[in-house]
Amino acid sequence: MSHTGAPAISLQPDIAILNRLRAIQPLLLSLVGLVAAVVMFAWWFPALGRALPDGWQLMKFNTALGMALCSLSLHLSGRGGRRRMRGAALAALLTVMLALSALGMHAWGGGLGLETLFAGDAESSRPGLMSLQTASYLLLAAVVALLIRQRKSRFSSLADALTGVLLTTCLVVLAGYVFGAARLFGQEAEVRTSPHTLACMLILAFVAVARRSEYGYFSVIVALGLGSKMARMLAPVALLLPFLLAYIAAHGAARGLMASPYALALSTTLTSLVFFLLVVLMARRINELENDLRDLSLKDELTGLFNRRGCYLLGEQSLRDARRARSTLSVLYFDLNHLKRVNDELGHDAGDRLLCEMVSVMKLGLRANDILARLGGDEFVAVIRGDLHESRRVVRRLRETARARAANSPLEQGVSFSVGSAASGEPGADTFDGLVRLADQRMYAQKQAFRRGLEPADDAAGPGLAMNG
Ligand SMILES: Nc1nc2c(ncn2[C@@H]2O[C@H](COP(=O)(O)OP(=O)(O)OP(=O)(O)O)[C@@H](O)[C@H]2O)c(=O)[nH]1
Repeated sequence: MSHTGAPAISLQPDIAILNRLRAIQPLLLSLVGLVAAVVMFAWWFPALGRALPDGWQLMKFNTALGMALCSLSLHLSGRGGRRRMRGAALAALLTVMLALSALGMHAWGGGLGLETLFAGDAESSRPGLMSLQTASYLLLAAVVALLIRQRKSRFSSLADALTGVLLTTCLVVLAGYVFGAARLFGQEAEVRTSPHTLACMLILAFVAVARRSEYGYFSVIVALGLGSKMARMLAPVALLLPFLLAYIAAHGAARGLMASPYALALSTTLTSLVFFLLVVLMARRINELENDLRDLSLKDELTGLFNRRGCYLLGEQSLRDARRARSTLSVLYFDLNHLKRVNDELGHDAGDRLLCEMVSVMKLGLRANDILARLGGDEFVAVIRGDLHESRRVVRRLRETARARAANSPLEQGVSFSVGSAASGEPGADTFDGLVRLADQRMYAQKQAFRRGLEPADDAAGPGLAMNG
């Protein structure tokens, strides 16, 4: 949270993504409703069943009803209204009862009497009974649907945790399906999850995650921050790529293209490699971000020089180094002349150009390892190795450079500034801040003289220097 109490900008949701997710949900839920309705009608009307592709019967009537109710519940809870919310809760509760009934039947051979509402598949070992994994999934999905709009408190965390478990269940069932592990959850092969049931499961889990991203922990997926953008980009890769690689390996082995241990070794190596690349990618991006943040906090945007914070950070370190090396450090404090006039008469852009021209003059006249900073407005600082004689030489060089480059300045006579300098070891310059203050005072004295129309010689009036071009 920022000090204003509002969430930091990077944690705020990306409205465009939220809107896209909201727009797609009714479509997806209708698709689940349609599949469920077709299957339910096919159980009722055998003629319709015969017209459907083989395998539709793998979705039991109760499963189809549970999916339809779950999708209805998520649909109704999507938007306001107490009546809609009551309808959503009722649909979710009915799903809970259907699922509990089936689970009871699997666990101890007796349910709530709802476990086989339409047992048209008499030849199956358990006619009309949904599989254990489907019943577990529907129970979870229904509870998530009941809690889907929880914003605060423990219930919001519970809703997020259960959504995570729901997603995990989907992945387990998907893995069971892709790799033919029909006995996952201890099931017989004939009560395995059908592709259309799996599709409905994945869609409902996706909608649950999308909905939770508006309220709880999953909001990280839709936030504006760079981390969220990265998550949106990498999550599909992280979730699906291991499946794809393992699937290719398993099928390669099944078709005799490669012995099974080799296929396993290859897919594991590729998966490790891909995840390693993802980690490297993330590390690079985070480092770049850290660099940008450091630049933002230590540098001045207009000129690219260090700002006050950067100047003090490096200046204090340089002063410590200079003391250890028994050398002298000097600070030159510059104040541009006429910036206000240039702003007023020629515009703010011309004022900015004058500031940038000052930076060019400083860069040309100073060494690459000198510290250059803009403390704010039209005030600049240079931290150099050397005493006050060296400072004077630097100022003379800068003045010449400024005159030589007059054509680049919005002012006819070129960039013009007042400057004061102070060297370590002088009284009152024990600390870096002391050095800056002393140089500033001397600059100010010279500025006053300049305003009175005086033009002091480089070494007149002690260490303070002023020049106007
Ligand atoms: N264009 C521009 N102007 C700025 C920027 N930062 C501060 N200023 C303006 O710079 C002016 C600085 O004020 P002064 O120090 O009185 O300006 P000056 O004309 O140089 O006055 P003297 O120092 O007496 O010569 C103010 O008008 C500020 O609004 C900036 O980033 N760009």
